[in-house]
Amino acid sequence: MTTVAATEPVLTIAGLNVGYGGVPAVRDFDASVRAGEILALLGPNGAGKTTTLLAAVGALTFLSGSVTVLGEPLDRRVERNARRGLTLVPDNRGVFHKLTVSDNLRLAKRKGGAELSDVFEYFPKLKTLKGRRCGNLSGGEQQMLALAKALLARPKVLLIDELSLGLSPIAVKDLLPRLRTIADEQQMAVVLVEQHIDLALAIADSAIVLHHGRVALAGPAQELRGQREKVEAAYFGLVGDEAQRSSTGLVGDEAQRSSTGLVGDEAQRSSTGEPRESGETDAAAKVVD
Ligand SMILES: Nc1ncnc2c1ncn2[C@@H]1O[C@H](COP(=O)(O)OP(=O)(O)OP(=O)(O)O)[C@@H](O)[C@H]1O
Repeated sequence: MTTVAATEPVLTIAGLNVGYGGVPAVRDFDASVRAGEILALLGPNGAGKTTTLLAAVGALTFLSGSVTVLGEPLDRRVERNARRGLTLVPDNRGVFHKLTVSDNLRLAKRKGGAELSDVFEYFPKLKTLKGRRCGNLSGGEQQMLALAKALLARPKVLLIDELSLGLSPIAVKDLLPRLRTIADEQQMAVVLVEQHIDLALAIADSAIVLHHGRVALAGPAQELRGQREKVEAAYFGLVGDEAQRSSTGLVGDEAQRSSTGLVGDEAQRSSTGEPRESGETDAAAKVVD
């Protein structure tokens, strides 16, 4: 397997334009993640988060741009990228409801991957539920299982689509810090699509806010944690010049440039009065933790 220096990103996405039927759903997307780092990908319904993840695992053909994994270009075949250490946890959790927890885990086991005992250390509750059919697990337990299944492959880069979908705030508060621990201990890079902005920023190293397929805001999570209004403005596409002003006093492009090298050009737009998509009102309710 290719190795990269600890300081090098294990996943780099550059100038990505990707969509459906030749129509871009995500434009000019740049991001990079190093081993052990978590990048939170935020944004309202339809912003392009899932599309970005699908492109990053090789499931969608790009219109332009590049994805580099562990120093090499993404392969056209999803399974090859998976063998190189790229794993996606989809928002439908990818568990087999009619099978038991044990059977789900056994099916996910890979030669050279982690042992069941390893993943039970992170999710001890699953051990007590080994004989339970997944359809009878709670949402939180199913998400633990989805994560455990992914970890069995010992991923270098884990892409997670809405881990907290359908979970209670308490379950989310339990699960996200565990993900932080796993990323630290396994030195695993994570791209986390999440609607709980505060909880995501609390565990992330960097964050990108997508709006209408464009990067509206990007930066180190530590900086964005104290800038809730600015994050929300980007989330709702209300970013004007003043909202660009970061704590460093930089404006525009420079304010968007994070230590991870992320740049958002949509953030340069002033409030254009662009109509919101119909789903965004619901999303607004979801961002309040
Ligand atoms: N298979 C598809 N064919 C055509 N358009 C699609 C397809 N999948 C997604 N889209 C469109 O691409 C855009 C981005 O969708 P995407 O699912 O990436 O957004 P998202 O940010 O993940 O949204 P959500 O939070 O609701 O899951 C949306 O306008 C959506 O309608």
